[in-house]
Amino acid sequence: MSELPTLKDLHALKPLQQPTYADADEVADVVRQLRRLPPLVFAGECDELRDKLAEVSAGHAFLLQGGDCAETFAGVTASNIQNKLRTLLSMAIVLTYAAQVPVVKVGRMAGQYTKPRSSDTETRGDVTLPAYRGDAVNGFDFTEQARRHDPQRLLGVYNASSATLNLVRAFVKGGFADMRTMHSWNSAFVRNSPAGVRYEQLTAEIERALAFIEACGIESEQTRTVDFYSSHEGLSLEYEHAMTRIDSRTHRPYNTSGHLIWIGERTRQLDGAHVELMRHVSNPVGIKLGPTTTADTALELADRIDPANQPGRITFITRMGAGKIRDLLPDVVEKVTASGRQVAWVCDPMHGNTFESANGFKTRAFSDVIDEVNGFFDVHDELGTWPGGMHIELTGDDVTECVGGAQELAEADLSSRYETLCDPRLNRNQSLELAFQVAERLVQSRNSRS
Ligand SMILES: O=C[C@H](O)[C@H](O)COP(=O)(O)O
Ligand SMILES: C=C(OP(=O)(O)O)C(=O)O
Ligand SMILES: [Mn+2]
Repeated sequence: MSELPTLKDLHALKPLQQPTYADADEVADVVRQLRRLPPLVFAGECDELRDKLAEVSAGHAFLLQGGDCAETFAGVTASNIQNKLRTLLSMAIVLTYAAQVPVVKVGRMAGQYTKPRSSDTETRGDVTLPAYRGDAVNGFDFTEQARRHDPQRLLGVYNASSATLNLVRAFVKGGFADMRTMHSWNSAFVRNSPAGVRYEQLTAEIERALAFIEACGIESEQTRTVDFYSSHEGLSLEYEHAMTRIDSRTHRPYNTSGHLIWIGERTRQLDGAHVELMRHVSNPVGIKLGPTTTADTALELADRIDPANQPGRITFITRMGAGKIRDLLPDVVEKVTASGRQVAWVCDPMHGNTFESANGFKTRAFSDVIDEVNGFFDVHDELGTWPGGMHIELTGDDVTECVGGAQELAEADLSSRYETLCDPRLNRNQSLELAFQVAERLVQSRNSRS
């Protein structure tokens, strides 16, 4: 692996989806400040996650990765973080119990503040302003002042990520994730829904089994804490580069802003700056693969980012769209598998299924999400490869952003609690419902392999 490129080297590659900062000296000063700040995660933790993802790629574990499309600074509150974590942990329980495979839990949390956009600008009426690019770059308010690209916000990302991760670490190791309390992870608004009722039954069953195990005097430390990892799209070159440090154990660069960093669909050019940076860091790397991806592109990306074919290094997150996945995914999976590569295959059933509702909301249909998930399982079952995980935009709250699901959210309902600043997320109910559906497919896949 050649030396870590400098920020200047990366900018020479003409990176896409970057902010346009007015004052280069101010940016350099922020980057200097970031470089001095302590790491948010440790290299050893990234290695641990890579080992777990190696298990995913070998077909022995399943990845659950989820959280907001765009975290916000205002969203760094105890209840918001707790609700998201509870949703993810509940989903993981459903998946683990049904499929009887370990579930690797990764949040789109503690760093997901930078957004690629289809357009650089947004127009409302006769006013056109820079598009919102995530709290890392500018503010959501539709004013010139808020939409200015402000490098100081990168320090805000560090602080918000640090506060989030601190609470997450306390929650998952300090008793909150104790399986004996999983009953209470179901919140009032979920409890009476069909998925909520199923969850109650399932947790009652597990709790009885745990009580039995305890009564037998069997130690169950593993049931009291959870391993939870952070992830985000590594889009801001300034931030990601400044947070990349040389690990004193291995003398290799690690991006210490999150455990897993992924490269987005819009910035995965083979000779682009994002691939160039990520190929030099030792974290596990996710790569989004949209509907234009050919098998050759996937293979070239894998060769560039993971020349050593290290298990757990690469997670391919496919987001083809419900109507396309059955046609497009087989060739990619088949050729990558035939090349001898072992990668984790993960389904993002969100980003290929976005549309605008008749009443003007960016939304997704729960039925499309389920359809893409089913297509993903169909393809892998057919090829005999392992459907390794799910990548979901979700929230722990009772929002109305995606239509459908057991509550039959209609387009007319979207306006009541549409809170996302970017893409529509599954709400708590829809997330749990999805987990039950995925669990059923996972059982089938596991059975068909054994
Ligand atoms: O989260 C993903 C992208 O940022 C988002 O889908 C792009 O959305 P846009 O088309 O509204 O810019
Ligand atoms: C921007 C995103 O996805 P993609 O790169 O797949 O479009 C995202 O995950 O929010
Ligand atoms: Mn998104």
